[in-house]
Amino acid sequence: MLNVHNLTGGYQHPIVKDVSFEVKPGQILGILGPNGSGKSTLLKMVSGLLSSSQGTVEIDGKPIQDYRPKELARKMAVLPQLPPQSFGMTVKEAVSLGRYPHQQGLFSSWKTADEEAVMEAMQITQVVPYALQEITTLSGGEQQRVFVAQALAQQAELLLLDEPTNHLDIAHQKQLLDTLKTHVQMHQTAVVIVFHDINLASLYCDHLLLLEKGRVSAYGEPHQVVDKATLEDVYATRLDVAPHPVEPKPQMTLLPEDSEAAGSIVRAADIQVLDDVVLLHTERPMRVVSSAVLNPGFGWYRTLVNRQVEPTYNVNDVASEVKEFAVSRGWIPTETVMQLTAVATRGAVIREYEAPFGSVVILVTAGVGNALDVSRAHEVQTLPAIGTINTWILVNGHMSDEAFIEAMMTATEAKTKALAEEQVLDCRTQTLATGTPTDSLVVAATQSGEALPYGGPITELGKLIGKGVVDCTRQAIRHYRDAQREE
Ligand SMILES: Nc1ncnc2c1ncn2[C@@H]1O[C@H](COP(=O)(O)OP(=O)(O)OP(=O)(O)O)[C@@H](O)[C@H]1O
Repeated sequence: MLNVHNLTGGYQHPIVKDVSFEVKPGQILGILGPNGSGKSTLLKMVSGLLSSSQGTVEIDGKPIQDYRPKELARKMAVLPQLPPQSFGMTVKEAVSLGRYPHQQGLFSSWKTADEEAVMEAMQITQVVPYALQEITTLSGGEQQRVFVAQALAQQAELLLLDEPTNHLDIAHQKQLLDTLKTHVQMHQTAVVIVFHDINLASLYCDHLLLLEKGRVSAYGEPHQVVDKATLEDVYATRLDVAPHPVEPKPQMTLLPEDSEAAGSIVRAADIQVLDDVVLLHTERPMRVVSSAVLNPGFGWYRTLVNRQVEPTYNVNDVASEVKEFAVSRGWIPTETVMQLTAVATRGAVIREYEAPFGSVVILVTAGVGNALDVSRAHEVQTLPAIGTINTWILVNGHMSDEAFIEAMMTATEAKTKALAEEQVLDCRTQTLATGTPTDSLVVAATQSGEALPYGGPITELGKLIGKGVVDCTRQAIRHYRDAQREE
């Protein structure tokens, strides 16, 4: 639909240099780049507002300079970075201006189709309530939506939008881009949008073009452009790129310069063993990955809790119950990771292991009344007893994502080894148990000190986890068995 080849041009000096891209019907291209990199200049050249010194801009295979002005306006709608002031005009009148390319004489041939296009555009941008209000009485964000509506009302096959989400709050940014995306797919419109927000662009665009000093630095699908090294280079700032939690689109996060600040060291003595909880509070949040009931997955937390509940604990909404419990104890739920166990917290085994990189603290509470051979779990319909092995691995070091995941694998292998050493059997099959059906693991790191890229048994960290988890789990199983014998 839109083909741009080797476009060069600008003002007294060339600003845009040798830029090529294409946009097919139904696709959105996002243009990104630092301030002054030439995004708006490129959009002006594509729209024909600025002429180029070299290269071509073609719409449907025809150079834009070969289109008559009104014919071009029917093909292409433009939202400039600074829309013209519209003093004395109502919202509906301003949006109706978008129908100008479809009129024979000025407003003399207003048809049902024009009215419908204006109404649809006002609905998409949610400006219907202001239809009869004067534009200048609206807020900046509301005015911006009116100008987007004007461009949409034009019902052109190509939409060029310069920062359409400027001034909009997050809900209106999302609403505008969601509806724009649907509109674009329904009408097979080709769209070029200048963005400052890299994450919004990554979420909503099919392709991205990153400009650096007027030249193309990267061009492709979002995962090809939203790349740590590329963005750090072009924007000259520290940042990181991670996957969006729901969509397969990369998202960028800025890294403040003091993010490497030293954290305090976690010691075994910092863990409090109380009657119903094992508890650790840290001054600085730790990076945690866990299968806990409160705040599982990756996150940053200052309170770790292994909470003892009655063996009959059975609530419908565990997520709400554990949050309420946290609040009742004065812990902030968004800063707390909580595991549950029916095993006595007083039986917790806590040990500290020193290593050249720092140290690791390991905590285990174990109940094996419900021990299970995972290879025979498919044969079991009901769980005859409550029993859980909860493990904490607290690392004084700076772990990578890979190290966290390898640490979880190492800890799981070590737990299974401990059960074998203690000859724990699956009471249903009488085969060696590998765990219980509800085991839970927390790996937490201070993220200060030495970098720990890996956590497998070949590393110092993995070796400590292997030894520590076997030792602590065996001891915790013995505590559990002793307590059972006493009962
Ligand atoms: N009318 C003009 N006359 C001369 N130079 C201009 C004019 N408009 C822009 N420029 C220059 O062109 C360069 C690129 O500007 P442009 O507005 O295209 O950048 P941009 O990437 O859109 O920036 P921003 O992110 O700040 O909106 C800048 O150095 C700017 O000073």
